[in-house]
Amino acid sequence: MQRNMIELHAVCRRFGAQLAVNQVSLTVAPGELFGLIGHNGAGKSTLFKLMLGLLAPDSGDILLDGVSIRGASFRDVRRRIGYLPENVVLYDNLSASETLAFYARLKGVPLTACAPLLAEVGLADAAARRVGTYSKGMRQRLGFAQALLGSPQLLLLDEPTTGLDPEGIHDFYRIVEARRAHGCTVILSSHILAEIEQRVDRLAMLAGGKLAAIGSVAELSAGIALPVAVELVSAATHHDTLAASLAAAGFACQTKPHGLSLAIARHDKGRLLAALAPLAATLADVRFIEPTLEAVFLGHRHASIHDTGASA
Ligand SMILES: Nc1ncnc2c1ncn2[C@@H]1O[C@H](COP(=O)(O)OP(=O)(O)OP(=O)(O)O)[C@@H](O)[C@H]1O
Repeated sequence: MQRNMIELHAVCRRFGAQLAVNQVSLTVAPGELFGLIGHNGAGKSTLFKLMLGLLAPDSGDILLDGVSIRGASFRDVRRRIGYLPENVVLYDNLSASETLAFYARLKGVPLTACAPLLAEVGLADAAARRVGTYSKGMRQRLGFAQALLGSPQLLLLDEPTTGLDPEGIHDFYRIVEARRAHGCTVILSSHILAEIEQRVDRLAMLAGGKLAAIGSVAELSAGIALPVAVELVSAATHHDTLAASLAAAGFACQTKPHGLSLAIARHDKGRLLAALAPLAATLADVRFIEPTLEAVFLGHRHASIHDTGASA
């Protein structure tokens, strides 16, 4: 069996009375694109720092490519990791070329790698400009180039798309996919599920330092009985007739200014449409609104779903 690129075993980390990471266990397979999602303060950045060995866990263990962060040989593994911190520190008086050369020397990467990387992240034309004149998106691109130095085997990217415009986000994921094509494993965090849910292989949702859920989006959706909201748009003169027909079919609804709204089980969609068919002329629109996983897991749900991923 192929070795996991990352293994977390019941990892805990406190800051004073605050349990920032609470009994987190998960695995990430080589080559996987794995998302960490959670509100502000959920524990995402702390988890990255623990995986890098920058913070020590209070209990539990973390293995990267089979090597414990507590082990003597972890320094060698660290060299194969690219890290983009949430707030990348850049020196305003240096140009992008000088900045990247500085990080390249620190990492022992040949300086010839810098210009192609700046071109890859879309900064070739601004390479000689002082970083102090850069926009937030440009700074983020430069931070990403820094993380890519030395073609790391593992990329840990903390909120990598913060400050990027839609084109920047598109470019970012294109580069991530190119790296993955060469076998790189990528873990990235975000507090916006909508942005990453269609892009990652699997994701973990953190809430209050705990793992609220883990799996592919399809697995997470299938694992919970998500109700579907339905909006029936119609003129006020039809509301009573519609409500009575729905009640007769066993659907409770609420009257709203635009029409009626109700929540139904997914398997009841067909039955609802059948009940509405004779009343089609009274309806201006029928809207099905899918609940977001984010709302379910980060807002209302506290039970956990166990790791069902292939690599588990
Ligand atoms: N160095 C520290 N000292 C004290 N408390 C800390 C420290 N670092 C993190 N925390 C606390 O640990 C919890 C988790 O913080 P963390 O930065 O990991 O969350 P996050 O999910 O990355 O949030 P954000 O999306 O805002 O970056 C928070 O309550 C935070 O206040």
